[in-house]
Amino acid sequence: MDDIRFAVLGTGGIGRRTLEVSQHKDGLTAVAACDRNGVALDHDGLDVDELLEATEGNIASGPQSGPEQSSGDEPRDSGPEDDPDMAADGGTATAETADGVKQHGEQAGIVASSQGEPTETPIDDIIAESDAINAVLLALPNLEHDFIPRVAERFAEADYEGVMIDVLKRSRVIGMLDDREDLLKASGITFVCGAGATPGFLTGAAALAAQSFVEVEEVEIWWGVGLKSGYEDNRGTVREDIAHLDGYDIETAREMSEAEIEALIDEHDGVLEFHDMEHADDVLLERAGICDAEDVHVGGVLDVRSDEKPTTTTVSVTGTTFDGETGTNTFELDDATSMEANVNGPALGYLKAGVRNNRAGHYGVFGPADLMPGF
Ligand SMILES: NC(=O)c1ccc[n+]([C@@H]2O[C@H](COP(=O)([O-])OP(=O)(O)OC[C@H]3O[C@@H](n4cnc5c(N)ncnc54)[C@H](O)[C@@H]3O)[C@@H](O)[C@H]2O)c1
Repeated sequence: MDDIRFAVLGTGGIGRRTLEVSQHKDGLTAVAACDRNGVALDHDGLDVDELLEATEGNIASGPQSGPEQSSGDEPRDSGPEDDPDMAADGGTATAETADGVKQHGEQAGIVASSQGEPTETPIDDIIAESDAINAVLLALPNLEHDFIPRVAERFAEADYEGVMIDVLKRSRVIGMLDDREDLLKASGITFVCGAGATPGFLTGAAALAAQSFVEVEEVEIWWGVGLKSGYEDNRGTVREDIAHLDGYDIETAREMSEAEIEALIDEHDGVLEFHDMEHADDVLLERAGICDAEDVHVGGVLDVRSDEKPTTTTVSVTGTTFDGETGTNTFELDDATSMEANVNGPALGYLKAGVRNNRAGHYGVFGPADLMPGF
């Protein structure tokens, strides 16, 4: 575990912080990073500070998945979400948002770094170098459910041997990865899915809290995020969260303009509350044998106008012990810990757990609860 050479796909709000946090962890060397416009590669290690400075307030975010999606040169499943024209819904958007944050156009994102090279095929460019990469962290948008599974498929088809890890949120994506498990195993990929905060860190906490019980009745995950100073950098995540509100879904959220998102946020005075979210904590706990997916409930409160968390993030696991007692074990995050800390610290921790498994020859699809004590 002394040296893990890793790549980050997607250097938006999350991917940039992944690179930053990795500098505080032992044995991690970032050797490749890309966004929809470009790629930075250096097998001796990227200059992360330079890359972060160049992309500060200048991420190539947005709802669409970029030119590779519309090129038609990748394996595709059928279905309306996979329509390349639907995917390429705005690659030539405006240069600046109302707040002056550059999102698209020339020099947006990684190409603003002296290490970044423009490319039409950023992911393929990293796949071409993947023999020398031990782990790939996917911080890509998830507004098309099968985007991340299809990226995994492309690595497998190129015979990549190593770890892939995502921070996706939606329950239904896990099944799409499971459908590809044979292909991933044949290639030698250890895929760790849903390994951000929720799902991810909090799913793992629930798996640990469940160990007191022989029967788990309910898992309640309630998160609080205060995003004032991180709002500009996390518009991609906010857009995806909006898809969980009543009256919205992933298609409507993807089609919303920045102005429409601002208007919605204004209507709610900057505070959005979510209930019964489709977060993969449910299927990830079920596939680890801890409880039924229907007994897992995820909700939370997002405040984009304050850095204070609007509510404390908690995981409560209620169950019955072997000797007949009913109890609730609760795991609580300190309000001082930010969303970025709680996504990226655990994601890189799970990446290391993935590498341990990969080096031991354990291939296939693993959830965060599979990497905790068994139930
Ligand atoms: N599990 C969790 O706790 C958690 C928390 C926050 C965010 N997330 C997830 O993290 C993901 C990233 O969120 P974000 O806020 O960083 O989004 P973002 O929009 O800021 O960043 C996405 C990045 O992906 C790049 N990208 C898009 N299409 C691409 C393509 N075809 N090829 C290469 N790069 C491409 C963009 O250029 C951008 O750099 C989302 O899916 C979000 O749901 C998970």
